[in-house]
Amino acid sequence: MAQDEKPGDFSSIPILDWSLLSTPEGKSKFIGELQHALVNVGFLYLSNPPVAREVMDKLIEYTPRLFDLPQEEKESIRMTNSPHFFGYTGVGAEITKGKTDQREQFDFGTPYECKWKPGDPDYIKLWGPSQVCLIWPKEELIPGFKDLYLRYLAQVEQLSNEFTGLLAEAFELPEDAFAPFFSGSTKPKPGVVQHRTKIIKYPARKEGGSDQGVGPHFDGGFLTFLLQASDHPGLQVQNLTGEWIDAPPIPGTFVVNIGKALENVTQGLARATSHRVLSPPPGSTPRYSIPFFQFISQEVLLSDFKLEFKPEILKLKESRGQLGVVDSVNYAEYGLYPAGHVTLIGRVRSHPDVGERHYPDLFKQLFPNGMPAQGSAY
Ligand SMILES: O=C(O)CCC(=O)C(=O)O
Ligand SMILES: [Fe+2]
Repeated sequence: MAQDEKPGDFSSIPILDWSLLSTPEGKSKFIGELQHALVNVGFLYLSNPPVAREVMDKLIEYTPRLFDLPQEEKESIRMTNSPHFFGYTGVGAEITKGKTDQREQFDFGTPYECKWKPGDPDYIKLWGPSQVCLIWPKEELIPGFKDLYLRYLAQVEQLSNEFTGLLAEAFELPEDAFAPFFSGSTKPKPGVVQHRTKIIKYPARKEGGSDQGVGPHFDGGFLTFLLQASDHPGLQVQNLTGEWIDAPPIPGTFVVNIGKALENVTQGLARATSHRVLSPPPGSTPRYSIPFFQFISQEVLLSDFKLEFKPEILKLKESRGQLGVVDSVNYAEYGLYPAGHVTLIGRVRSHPDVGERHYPDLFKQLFPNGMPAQGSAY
């Protein structure tokens, strides 16, 4: 790093080795590196993660097969059927920052029973089962996929819970500091919070066509655990000066990044970092990826909680440098509404067709002039 460069002007993404956690010396090294990654970069690679390599590799093998299902089968589980925004979305149906994303995807969630009843706020309806037949492709068309994916999700969920404890250590907070965001439990139990996940295909760019795989954005939730499921580069991360830094796939690793909810509750200490995906070049095979988005309790109003950081920890924010202009839309609503409502706003903006069908009142508020030709989305 040149002398006048700030830590936030990173030019590569740090790699943290989960296996360091098995010894006390290793763990303190990991926690130090984690603190740097959280404050200055907002992204890290996690090597040797506690998710079975065999399960990760099998899921990667399944991925192209999922997109090769007959179009009719994919349409039968399309997202517009689902109040939970689960299911299939074809290329061109999603919008980020007013421009169409060139990606095809299936959205799923960790197992959860919908708790919504008449009179409850709409956002309670956002969480619900993704294991009903309307969402999963037929078993006989892709045998073993659902079972394998659920095993994978259970392991990543466990990892995300353990990671939450490490965050508290990295910020020198009490072990249970993040408990209020997960219904009072330091290590949230499966089924308490619903996490979201997608399987994404980025087709090659057409000659002269758009290369926006997904436009610049912040993730909205707490932490994201991304499995890059092909060997294409394309994911890029924006540093403090606004420069785009490549985050190419590294086999056997997760890319972990910070969402706006975590940034908000840490008073900006943990950086949510703007990122995007460029489509593969014309003629190339598609790029695939599988993000897991960790969420927090729907009822939590983030402005009600103030974590008490030591002054020397808060100072880390000053030394990283000033946040420059980024290309992503912000999540300013976290100060105003419960977290679940903020997520719902983001979902309706990204998928206005699903919003119009299942959340007509909110749709009208967000799009008073009706369905956007090209909406303003997250
Ligand atoms: O596909 C990727 O590598 C990243 C996807 C992403 O950033 C997202 O869906 O939020
Ligand atoms: Fe993202």
